[in-house]
Amino acid sequence: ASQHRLWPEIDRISMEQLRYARLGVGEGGWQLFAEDGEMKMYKREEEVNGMVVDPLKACHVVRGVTGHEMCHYFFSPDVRMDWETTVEQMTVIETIADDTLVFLQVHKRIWPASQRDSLFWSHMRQVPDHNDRDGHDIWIVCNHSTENPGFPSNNGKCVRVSLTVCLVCQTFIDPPKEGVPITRDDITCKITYCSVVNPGGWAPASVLRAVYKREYPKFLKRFTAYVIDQCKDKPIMF
Ligand SMILES: CCCc1ccc(-c2ccc(S(=O)(=O)CCO)cc2)cc1[C@H]1C[C@H]1c1ccccn1
Repeated sequence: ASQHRLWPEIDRISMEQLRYARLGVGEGGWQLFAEDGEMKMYKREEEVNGMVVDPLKACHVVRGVTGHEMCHYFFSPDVRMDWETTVEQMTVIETIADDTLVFLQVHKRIWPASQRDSLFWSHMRQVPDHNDRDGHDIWIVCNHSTENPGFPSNNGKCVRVSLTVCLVCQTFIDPPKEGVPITRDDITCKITYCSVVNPGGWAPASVLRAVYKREYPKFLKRFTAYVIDQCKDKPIMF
């Protein structure tokens, strides 16, 4: 991937998003808007040219899966439609590398706004995390809007959204007794999911905020439950 024209942007934005995800929610005007067990969802209310672009940051702790597994299923096009219920169509329009793809997605219409589509590169990588006392690696998937002349945004049918999303996962292992193999009961994954979606055109603020409030908690619960279910009878992917 390193010789692709997008690589400098992919590398820069992925690392920027990693730093952004690891900033706490203590400062910067984050307001908690949803809680469900270990899952806490925060948002900031922001508008750009009168359009709601509320940044979202979700923190969650999932037992029994690794960060590599969470990122693998989040990145994989093959299983996307198994957990992503707000997408009508999903196509991989470019394979930059085995860990870097370009997706085109048509999202389900949010009445009364017009239907949206998104075109974004998606990059997965493992980041050695030396400064963490537990010394566990971090896995990240970063999705960021991009353009492709073959898929112009003014295609007449959908309004093209612009988005930046990252899923940052850190694995913690409670080491079992010496010589005892690690099982899924010894594994915990700390997740930070960040997203900023610019609707790309007019959409009523009240409608969008209601959709975000409903859809994001649903999405993260569904996705994490999906990964737990997919992994439970499989060998651990560290
Ligand atoms: C007018 C904007 C519409 C709209 C377009 C797009 C997205 C969206 C795109 C990508 C991703 S992801 O995390 O990269 C997973 C891959 O699909 C999540 C969300 C969200 C919304 C808004 C509707 C909100 C929403 C929130 C959560 C889930 C789905 N939709």
